[in-house]
Amino acid sequence: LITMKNIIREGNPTLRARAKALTFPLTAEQKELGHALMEFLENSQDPDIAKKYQLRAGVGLAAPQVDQSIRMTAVLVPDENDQPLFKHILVNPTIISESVKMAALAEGEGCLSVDRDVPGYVPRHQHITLRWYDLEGTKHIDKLRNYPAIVCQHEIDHLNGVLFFDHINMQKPFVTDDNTVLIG
Ligand SMILES: O=C(O)C[C@@H](Cc1ccccc1)[C@H](O)SCc1ccccc1
Ligand code: NI
Repeated sequence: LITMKNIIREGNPTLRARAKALTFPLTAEQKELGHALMEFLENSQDPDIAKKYQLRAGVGLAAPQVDQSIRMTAVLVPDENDQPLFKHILVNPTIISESVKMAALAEGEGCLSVDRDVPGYVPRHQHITLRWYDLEGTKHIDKLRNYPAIVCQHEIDHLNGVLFFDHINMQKPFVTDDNTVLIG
């Protein structure tokens, strides 16, 4: 069971490393890790379990955040009715195309590995085409936009040693004109 004590924080070099690509077939341990990452997200979004284990809510959790520098992340993005909008364990995810148009969460971003609030809009691509492999090695290609696209960009950043505040530019604040949108 992954809890907050398993999640490494800012300052741990693993968060700034480029994670290693996985080869198939995955080992049993790698598959177990994938399921454990998803289980954390499910637990963190359940008020009773989150309270019991003191979990911060999460819509994504990347393997480097539990000190495993491999290219695997779980994402569990709920819709407004708390139904899963995009729920997958992504292995070797790659953004194969991205829109010129940018978007940002209106409330900014946070991170389970960052124990401080960092204000500011985090500019992300509004639309992405994501290529990823599931735990069995089957290839998937998904076109995402808005919230699920933002979450996947935040998680793939973790596989490349990038943290959300690296994208915040206080000198050039993100403005909503025809080329940008705010979400949420
Ligand atoms: O640290 C993480 O990677 C998990 C983040 C993912 C995230 C994605 C996009 C924008 C912000 C954060 C956590 O989910 S942060 C907590 C959270 C929970 C619900 C909704 C938004 C953010
Ligand atoms: Ni994060």
